[in-house]
Amino acid sequence: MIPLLHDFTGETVLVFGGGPVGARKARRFGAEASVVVVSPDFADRDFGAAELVREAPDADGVRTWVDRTDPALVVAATDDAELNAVAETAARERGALVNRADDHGEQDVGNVVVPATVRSDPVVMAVATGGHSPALSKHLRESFEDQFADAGEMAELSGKLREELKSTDMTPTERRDAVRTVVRSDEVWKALDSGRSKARQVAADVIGYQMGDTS
Ligand SMILES: C[C@@]1(CC(=O)O)C2=NC(=C\c3[nH]c(c(CCC(=O)O)c3CC(=O)O)Cc3[nH]c(c(CC(=O)O)c3CCC(=O)O)/C=C3\N/C(=C\2)[C@@H](CCC(=O)O)[C@]3(C)CC(=O)O)/[C@H]1CCC(=O)O
Ligand SMILES: NC(=O)c1ccc[n+]([C@@H]2O[C@H](COP(=O)([O-])OP(=O)(O)OC[C@H]3O[C@@H](n4cnc5c(N)ncnc54)[C@H](O)[C@@H]3O)[C@@H](O)[C@H]2O)c1
Repeated sequence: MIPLLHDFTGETVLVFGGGPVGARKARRFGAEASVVVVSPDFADRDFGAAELVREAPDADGVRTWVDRTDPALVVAATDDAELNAVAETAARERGALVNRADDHGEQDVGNVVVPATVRSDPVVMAVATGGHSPALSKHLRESFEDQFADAGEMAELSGKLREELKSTDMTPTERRDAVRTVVRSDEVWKALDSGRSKARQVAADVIGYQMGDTS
């Protein structure tokens, strides 16, 4: 399986199953999409801003919900494997992506897997284990979290610097080396803790660049 990033803004994600797993997926996708969760009952968990529909659909009901909501993604997270299989087929017939929460490893062709995710916007890192050990995905995500705290700031700083350097007489190779030097510099990473303008100064210093006043 090959990881890709998908923008769910303006899309609907339809979740079947209101257990802890349905709740986790609802929170995850609710950060971007409108989420509808269909289930006869709901665990005492945070479902984010999802719309909760109290219903126990049969196979026809599942297809009706898929038609009605026209989702970009269907998450099959009930404890009923047969029903999850119906949701999978219905999603596929409508051209939607499908995530089977009760399946592992190499899911059926076209299915998507939800990775453990570390985020420091705009930077994102995703971990998966080919379904072998979701617990390991979670552990690795937790162990990267501290290290990732300033990654978003670093991305913004080095991105701006890259733009600025484009208007100098540096060659593309020199520019690439300069940006690489900045993102690898312990001094710049440390300076990120002291604020953006300090980090910008340190970044300019480590590559010997004369800053204009664009802050
Ligand atoms: C990463 C994460 C994302 C998320 O869901 O948000 C995620 N599972 C997480 C946690 C977790 N899941 C499970 C445990 C208990 C410990 C354990 O069994 O390991 C824990 C840990 C815990 O709860 O502490 C049990 C489990 N998971 C699946 C099955 C079905 C099966 O294996 O057949 C079963 C057995 C159910 C049973 O026994 O009945 C299936 C999938 N789970 C996946 C993702 C996909 C593969 C990702 C990969 O390749 O690693 C995949 C294939 C499908 C999917 O869901 O997309 C999230 C951590 C989020 C975070 O905190 O960062
Ligand atoms: N992907 C993962 O991370 C992960 C982790 C643990 C378990 N699982 C798997 O995912 C499934 C869900 O996990 P859980 O812990 O949330 O289970 P759960 O049993 O707590 O919740 C299942 C939910 O599905 C609902 N449901 C039952 N019939 C339904 C229907 N016809 N339509 C809609 N909803 C229906 C139930 O009422 C319940 O709310 C488990 O069966 C397990 O196989 C996946």
